[in-house]
Amino acid sequence: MSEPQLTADAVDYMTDARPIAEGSAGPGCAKRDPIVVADNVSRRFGGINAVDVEHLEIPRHKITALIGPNGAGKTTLFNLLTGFDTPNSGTWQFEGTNLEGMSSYKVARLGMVRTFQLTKVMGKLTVLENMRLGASEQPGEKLRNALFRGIWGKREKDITSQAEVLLAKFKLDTKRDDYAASLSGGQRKLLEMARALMVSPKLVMLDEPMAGVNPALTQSLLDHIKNLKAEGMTVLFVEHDMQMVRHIADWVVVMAEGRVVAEGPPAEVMKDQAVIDAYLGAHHDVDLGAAGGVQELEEVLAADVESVVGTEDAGILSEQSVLSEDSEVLTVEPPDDDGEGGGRERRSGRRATDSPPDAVPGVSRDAKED
Ligand SMILES: Nc1ncnc2c1ncn2[C@@H]1O[C@H](COP(=O)(O)OP(=O)(O)OP(=O)(O)O)[C@@H](O)[C@H]1O
Repeated sequence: MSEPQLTADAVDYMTDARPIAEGSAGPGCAKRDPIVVADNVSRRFGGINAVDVEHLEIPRHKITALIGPNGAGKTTLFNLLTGFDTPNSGTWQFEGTNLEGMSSYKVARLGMVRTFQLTKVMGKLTVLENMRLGASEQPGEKLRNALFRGIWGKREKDITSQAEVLLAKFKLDTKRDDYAASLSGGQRKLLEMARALMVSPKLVMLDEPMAGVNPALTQSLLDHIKNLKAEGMTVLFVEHDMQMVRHIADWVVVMAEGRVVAEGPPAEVMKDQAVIDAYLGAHHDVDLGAAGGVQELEEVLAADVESVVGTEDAGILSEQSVLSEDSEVLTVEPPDDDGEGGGRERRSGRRATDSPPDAVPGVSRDAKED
């Protein structure tokens, strides 16, 4: 596979200033060119309505951020749309194809792939083997391929060379023969993103791509996400860091208590009262969209010992946030050495002054950078 080049069309994706919504922005608003359309998708866990989305459209060729406080239903919605969970009700289409009841691997083959909050790379496989697993059609998967060695061998080579191109792009080529378990948290995120691209997807869904990523890799991850759009892909990502959302998102969808409570361009959404209510509770006076708004919010919340928004648990704030004294810190144990286990949450009362350098707000929802 050759390195994708920026075409005239691709440049258009980066500069296309046509309106994203058909009419005015707002919860469930129609898009000019939706790639995903969902209707009445709901999922209950016991008495909790984890997801209760009346109507949602994801705009094609754009970067959409899905934000909302902890427990808003973002990950559950990802799971439902990609076939990793089954809703209690609802229908949804990807490029006009109904996905109801479709298994996750078939959804991926259609071109809708996702990554996980806690990465799911296979620690006991090498980096290259992980990449090869991401390929849509494995040699030998079909009997005819197994019978015709020529076809099989050619496909093997194609998959390997496609993997090598992507590994080079994500600067993981020197790690190609290392076990994935030896990678840092950030490198695993990169590997998971690279592996998702093995099926040449049209829609890439990233669940907290920045969580647990060392600041040294943050810029690289941001660039990769922007490149996905430049290459014609649509991106939907869950993120808690508002700075990042403002930096790369074209459109923001806000969830609270399972519902979509606001939608629009980042600067507008962050001034929306429903968003401020969902995130801030009593702190209505701070404008997240204004320059310095987040900074102001950090200061307000740091001074408020009852607020959980300023702790890394709620995660709305960027890394520079200051923990209030005695803030409760949520950490997640790193995955087991096979990369599959771990992820157990552990709460501890920790004073801001005790925090180790890696226990910064906004990076707590995943394994820390090794
Ligand atoms: N498997 C499950 N069993 C029971 N309850 C669940 C399950 N998965 C999610 N929930 C509940 O559903 C609600 C939505 O959870 P979800 O993880 O989707 O929220 P989220 O917005 O992704 O939160 P976060 O930002 O913390 O990841 C929460 O109340 C959560 O406790």
